[in-house]
Amino acid sequence: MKYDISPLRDKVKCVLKDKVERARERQMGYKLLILRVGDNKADISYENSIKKSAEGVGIEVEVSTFAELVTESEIIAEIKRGNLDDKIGGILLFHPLPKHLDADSIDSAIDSDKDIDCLSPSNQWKVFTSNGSIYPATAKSALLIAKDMMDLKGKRVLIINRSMVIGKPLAMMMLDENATVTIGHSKTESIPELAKGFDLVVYGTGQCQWVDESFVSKDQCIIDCGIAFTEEGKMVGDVNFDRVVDEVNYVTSVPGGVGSLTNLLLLDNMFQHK
Ligand SMILES: Nc1nc(=O)c2c([nH]1)NC[C@@H]1CN(c3ccc(C(=O)N[C@@H](CCC(=O)O)C(=O)O)cc3)C=[N+]21
Repeated sequence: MKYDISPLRDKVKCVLKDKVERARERQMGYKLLILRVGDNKADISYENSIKKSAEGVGIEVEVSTFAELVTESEIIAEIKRGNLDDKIGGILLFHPLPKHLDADSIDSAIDSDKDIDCLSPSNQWKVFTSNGSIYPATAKSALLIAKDMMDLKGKRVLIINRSMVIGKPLAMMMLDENATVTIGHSKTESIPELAKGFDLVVYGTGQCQWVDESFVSKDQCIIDCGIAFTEEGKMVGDVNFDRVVDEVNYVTSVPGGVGSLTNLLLLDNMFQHK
């Protein structure tokens, strides 16, 4: 059946509103600075939904955009400006970056107190040593949904994504919940047969609706972190939702699933450090 995200989303939104209110009283800076390179569709849809959620809870958003051919030092200069501005409480840099840029040195420039998507090495280190204070928003969204779907203790989880914003941190977070975790990717063989043996499968490749009923088993749950666009420009996930919805325990939709909680959790991370 379809996983209904609205109770969880309402709860997260309610807590967030309260945090914004308290930050306002304490006159703490909580403006969000977004850095976007190029005009990738997934980045832009994330940006738009962040703006909408931010407006709903009274958070101001500033977006700095760069051409695809930007240099590292131009981006780092903008990050440094954000680090020094007391009004700015959080900095989000969209990933992945174009290949010519050294993502590590750019991510490292973000002040760890303003790094709300857990891109800086010190915040990532904390996640990998089970001492996390903030977590990447998409991974956290998937974790909260998973915990709402089941008790993860002892469960077999397959994650088809190996990035530092989803798969790797999510694996660490799920290990902390005592799940048994496997990470797969584009080179993994026989995914349909493999996937059937898991209690939970998290997909996040960004390939258009490639997961159908041949990948699933009856008591399984599926979390779809994929963002792709059809030729008509419609946003879809990795999962062919209509073909699996009646074959599994729970499956999340795109839109209206992981992504619709991600933007709230990203904003929430602004208040997590303090
Ligand atoms: N450092 C980094 N962290 C990310 O988490 C990250 C990123 N870079 N780069 C781009 C992708 C894409 N992404 C989305 C998240 C939410 C929606 C979203 O809010 N979608 C809504 C509605 C969108 C609509 O209907 O237009 C939904 O799924 O219901 C979209 C896309 C995060 N990403």
